[in-house]
Amino acid sequence: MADKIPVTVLTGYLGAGKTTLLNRILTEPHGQRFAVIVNEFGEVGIDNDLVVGADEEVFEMNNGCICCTVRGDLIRILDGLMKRKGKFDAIIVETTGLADPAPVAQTFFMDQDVSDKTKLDAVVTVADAKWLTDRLKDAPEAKNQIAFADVIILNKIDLVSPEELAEVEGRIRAVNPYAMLHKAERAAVDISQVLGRNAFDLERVLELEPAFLEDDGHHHDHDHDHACGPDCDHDHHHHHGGLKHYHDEDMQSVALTIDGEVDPDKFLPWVNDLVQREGPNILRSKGILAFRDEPRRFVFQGVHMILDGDLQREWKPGEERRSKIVFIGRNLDKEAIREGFLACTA
Ligand SMILES: Nc1nc2c(ncn2[C@@H]2O[C@H](COP(=O)(O)OP(=O)(O)OP(=O)(O)O)[C@@H](O)[C@H]2O)c(=O)[nH]1
Repeated sequence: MADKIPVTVLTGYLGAGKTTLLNRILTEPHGQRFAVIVNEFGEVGIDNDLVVGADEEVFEMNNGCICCTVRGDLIRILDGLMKRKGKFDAIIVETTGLADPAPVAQTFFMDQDVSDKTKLDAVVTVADAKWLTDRLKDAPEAKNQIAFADVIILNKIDLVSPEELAEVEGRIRAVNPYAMLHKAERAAVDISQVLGRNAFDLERVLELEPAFLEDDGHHHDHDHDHACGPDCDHDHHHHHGGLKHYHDEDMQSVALTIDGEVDPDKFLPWVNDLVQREGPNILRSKGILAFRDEPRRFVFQGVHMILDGDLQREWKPGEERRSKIVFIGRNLDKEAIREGFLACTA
């Protein structure tokens, strides 16, 4: 029992601040070695490139949403990690913003090999103080992420008034009165509040989801294409241990790559204009770009119409200068976005 490796599952809706928190954990002088598993939405890996830290090993899972591929990729990666036990002290799993944390957490109880060697330490949910109130109304994933949390980081408090903060806190407490709650800006929390909590509470989860430990619930209530996108090869009839598995049907991702440079004078006006016009529909945008004649990588990301971008580290020798962008949202005009982006080619 004692030497089971603790696993922290990091969730939170799109753009809430999961990567910000992860980077904080990885850069703080904690003397621990982590293995990090990052699951992304969309076939172009970007989050992995945004995670700092030289020593950590980062494993990407791009072929679908973690809550769907949970019996496959996640177990395989964990099994692989277990074979190299001793090389790290803890595992952190960062899920996509659209993942349902329940089937992810379930893996640590249902799969024998995994549960023999690991223990779920806590489900940590990062919540966006500005947008969570809205998302609790329209995104069932956001609600599940709050409901399943052992620790909640209420992030981006700089963007709201004290009244709004009190409102969103009340909404969180209505869904989950038990979790530890920390308010933060840029996910600045003491990492001892996040890791090594020994907080995952099976009793409480069984109250929430009596079928949590049953493996044949067949309650999976949809079989349509969902947010994992056309490339997700999971079985939509697959059941997740009797848990209702929520996904937003009209959520899509558009991921595009140009095998080369883009012209900043074309790209910047185009992307700014796009998020201004489509901001309400675009939940998340990210990109890493090779600007013409620029030795550094331009990295941008945004939530709705707010974009954040700057020149970061230099392209490494031998690293391919490619430009990739990802948009996640509703009713996105993929073709128009594709044409617009390709027109920015340098
Ligand atoms: N104003 C403000 N911005 C923040 C704060 N924390 C993070 N951000 C910004 O919010 C954006 C999203 O942060 P990320 O950490 O990438 O969010 P995420 O949850 O990993 O996003 P996904 O992986 O796409 O779901 C970035 O542009 C951050 O710089 C905060 O406390 N205040």
